[in-house]
Amino acid sequence: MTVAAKISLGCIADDYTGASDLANTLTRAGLRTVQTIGVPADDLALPEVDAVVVSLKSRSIEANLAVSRSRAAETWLRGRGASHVLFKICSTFDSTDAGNIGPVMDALRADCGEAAVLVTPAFPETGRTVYQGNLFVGAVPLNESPLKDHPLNPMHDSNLVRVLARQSKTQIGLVDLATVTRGADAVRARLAELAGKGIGAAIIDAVFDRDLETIGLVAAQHRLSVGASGMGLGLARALVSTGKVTSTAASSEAGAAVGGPAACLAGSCSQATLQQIANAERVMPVLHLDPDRITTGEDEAQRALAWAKPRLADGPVLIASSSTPDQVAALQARHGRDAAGHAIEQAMADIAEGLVRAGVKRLVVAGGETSGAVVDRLKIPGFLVGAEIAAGVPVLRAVGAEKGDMLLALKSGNFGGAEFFSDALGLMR
Ligand SMILES: Nc1ncnc2c1ncn2[C@@H]1O[C@H](COP(=O)(O)OP(=O)(O)O)[C@@H](O)[C@H]1O
Ligand SMILES: O=C(O)[C@@H](O)C(=O)COP(=O)(O)O
Repeated sequence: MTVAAKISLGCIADDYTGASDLANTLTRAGLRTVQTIGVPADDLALPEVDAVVVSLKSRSIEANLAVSRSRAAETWLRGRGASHVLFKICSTFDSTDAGNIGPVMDALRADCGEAAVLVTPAFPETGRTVYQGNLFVGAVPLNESPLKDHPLNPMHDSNLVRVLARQSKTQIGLVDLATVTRGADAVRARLAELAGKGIGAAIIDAVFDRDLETIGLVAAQHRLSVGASGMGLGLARALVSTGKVTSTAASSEAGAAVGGPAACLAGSCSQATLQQIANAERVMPVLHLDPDRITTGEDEAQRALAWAKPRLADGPVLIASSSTPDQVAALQARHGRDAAGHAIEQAMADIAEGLVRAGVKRLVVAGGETSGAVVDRLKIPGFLVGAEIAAGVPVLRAVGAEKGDMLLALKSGNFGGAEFFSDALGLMR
């Protein structure tokens, strides 16, 4: 990859929607940013940038694989001059007691020799705030939010000091909001105190963007941080305010129209996506896949493509596997959680491949794992960031893709307004 100058910020994202969310935040804060899929090949030509977000699909894989892939990404980023690396996790801390946030953090920390790592999933713009180490999603604690029903990593504990301690080899401390409110020096002092006690990482409270700005000023002087887009916001603002980044991100190339047929795929079963699908039924044809047939090996993808192709000339279509929490639990009881998730993701990838072969140039995908499967199948090596559709979801322009110019939107299941699918297509011309 051609990154002429040294990059100011290196990021490793544990899924593709999370990566585009972060790339969006960094771009809006003024950093010229590119999102790559995996560690880029040497011959991938990309523009000069301030930040690179390497997207991995490592959130729900075995912890040791997540560690080795994250380490490879870190080596690449440090090799391009990144003195700070942000490990981007989900703003709802999606993980299980087996990992992968703790194991990856431990490995990256050991590699760069960081004494104590700051960790926060706070992202106030999307309602994720952290107080006394407890994560809130909107008005409710994480364990009472829809994340308690996530198909792959249901979240049952809102206390992140406890959650991370179950995953990590180091002790986990807390930097509370009172300390953050006193400013960067107070945070530095607290972090030094924790490090002095041998505590290797701390959940840090944040409720407003100004808290993240304070956190960013401290984190930017360290080698490693762990967080969601809010941590990215803090770091980006620190890099700009201290003059380490002087560019202004604005990629007109990322916004240019591509035309051609459009389609949407939904594999997220989140409450927000279920509502968005219901609303889309009013404005575009919607096909609901049969998850049982997919999991038992029937060719639902061919049925979906036969349904979609004749409709594409008339406007966008939406194909969804999404079900309610009760239906998801019943399917998983019949077939197993991982087998069901994997089969459905692969069916979505088959459908995406068929749609692109049929000429689709604009594709909206809802769901992090689903987006990972689709983007991998389409063999897209990277993205430039275009207009913001909703908080955390930009229009993406594929770079270096075999199929040429394409626009995509990769939506985290929980993000976006009620009319997300039409909002997205409205900006993807
Ligand atoms: N009807 C269904 N029943 C069970 N699992 C499903 C169903 N539809 C999709 N899935 C799986 O649920 C997971 C959703 O995760 P993901 O795509 O990351 O969405 P989100 O962004 O909401 O986390 C995927 O593994 C997907 O294949
Ligand atoms: O931080 C976030 O919430 C998102 O960027 C994210 O990672 C979402 O993951 P999925 O819900 O699995 O798409």
